[in-house]
Amino acid sequence: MLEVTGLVKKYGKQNAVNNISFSLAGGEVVGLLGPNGAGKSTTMKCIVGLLRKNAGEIFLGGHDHMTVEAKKLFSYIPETPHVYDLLTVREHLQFIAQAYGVKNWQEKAEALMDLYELSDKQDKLGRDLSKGMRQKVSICCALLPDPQILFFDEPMIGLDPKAIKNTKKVFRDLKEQGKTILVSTHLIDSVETIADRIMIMKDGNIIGNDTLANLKSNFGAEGDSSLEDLFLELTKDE
Ligand SMILES: Nc1ncnc2c1ncn2[C@@H]1O[C@H](COP(=O)(O)OP(=O)(O)OP(=O)(O)O)[C@@H](O)[C@H]1O
Repeated sequence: MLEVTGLVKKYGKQNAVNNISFSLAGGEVVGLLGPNGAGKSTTMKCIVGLLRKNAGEIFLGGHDHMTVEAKKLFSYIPETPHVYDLLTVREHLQFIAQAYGVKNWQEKAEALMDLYELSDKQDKLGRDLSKGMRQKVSICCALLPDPQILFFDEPMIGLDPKAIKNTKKVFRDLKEQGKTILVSTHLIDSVETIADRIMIMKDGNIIGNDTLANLKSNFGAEGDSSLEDLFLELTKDE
């Protein structure tokens, strides 16, 4: 469903992403972990076409990632939510519904606003929303078109505990529906139980990419060690 080959992204002379290759099969849920500055957001932004890559190929569902066919397949939740100042919460959902041709969008939008406790804020303008509310709007907008692939960049940031719990449930539901998900997070426990595979980046490179069980055995971790222990061991500076 996603094929990334030889992806390089430089900012000036600095390599933020250093010739990485990986793929996600349909229905796979992959947790993307890494310390600050590892290159996670840059990788996602290159995949969704927000940043121009310096080298490499990216295919989504067999289509080059910059084609309309590829763009129809995915939603992206950026690490910093962008909302339109002069659209209300409801109008954001209406805009997405019209752009993606979502049928019965009102019903779906009501359910999403209900889940994220936005129903009583549906007439508030984007500019008047708190950071957490913007993040909730961003997640609702991403879920509304029911995409095959979802890219979540730090989705839990700014969310209150109830919304974090709901989002974990959303992940489980999406996985059950066979969606393909790449989620970057520092909240390791939020992906530990649902991720089929964990990908760990450091300094623009992928330093681990396997099931949790295989990562543990490859790196000689103790049987009862957590993903967090493994992550800290793998990413520690020499
Ligand atoms: N717009 C930019 N201009 C220059 N350098 C950048 C820019 N954005 C990111 N970088 C650099 O690229 C590298 C990778 O950053 P990136 O944001 O992809 O990391 P990340 O793994 O998502 O980090 P975090 O966990 O802090 O969000 C870092 O060294 C960062 O300083």
